[in-house]
Amino acid sequence: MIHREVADGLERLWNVRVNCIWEADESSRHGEVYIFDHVFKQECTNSDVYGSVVKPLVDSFMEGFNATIFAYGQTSSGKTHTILGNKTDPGLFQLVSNQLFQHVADQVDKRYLIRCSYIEIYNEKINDLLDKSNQGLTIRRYQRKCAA
Ligand SMILES: Nc1ncnc2c1ncn2[C@@H]1O[C@H](COP(=O)(O)OP(=O)(O)OP(=O)(O)O)[C@@H](O)[C@H]1O
Repeated sequence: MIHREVADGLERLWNVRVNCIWEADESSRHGEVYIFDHVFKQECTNSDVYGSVVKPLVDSFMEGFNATIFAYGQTSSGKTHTILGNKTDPGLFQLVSNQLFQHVADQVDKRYLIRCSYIEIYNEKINDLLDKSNQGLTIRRYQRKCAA
């Protein structure tokens, strides 16, 4: 399936496969194929992103490995959408929290201490967002549920 991109009035058509993209228009593509770990088509949801690349990371995190998930990209590229999401398409923040706290709830013979911080680097400034967003409230609600 070919995907359409319009930027600065220019239309570009892209072929998208599991881990690569290349321009459909032979005359403008100069043979480049861009290869990534994974490429998500525009109809993919945050849940698709989570299932393919994030859930396995959280699984290994729960086994003691370090893991990092971060969104990086130009303005309006979808970082906030991917990390925070919305009611109909919850973001990675919500999906990872669900998995993390479900794991804790399933381990009846173990005690966990979970500390959470939530920062954004924007225009080279670090913003602590935990107390300023609904997502922070979500985390605190989970903490209360687990403590009960
Ligand atoms: N995968 C997606 N599906 C549907 N809408 C999306 C998707 N990604 C981004 N959008 C929409 O595109 C717009 C810009 O996305 P978003 O605010 O997430 O970008 P951003 O990278 O966080 O931008 P900024 O750096 O300016 O904060 C928003 O209206 C968002 O809802």
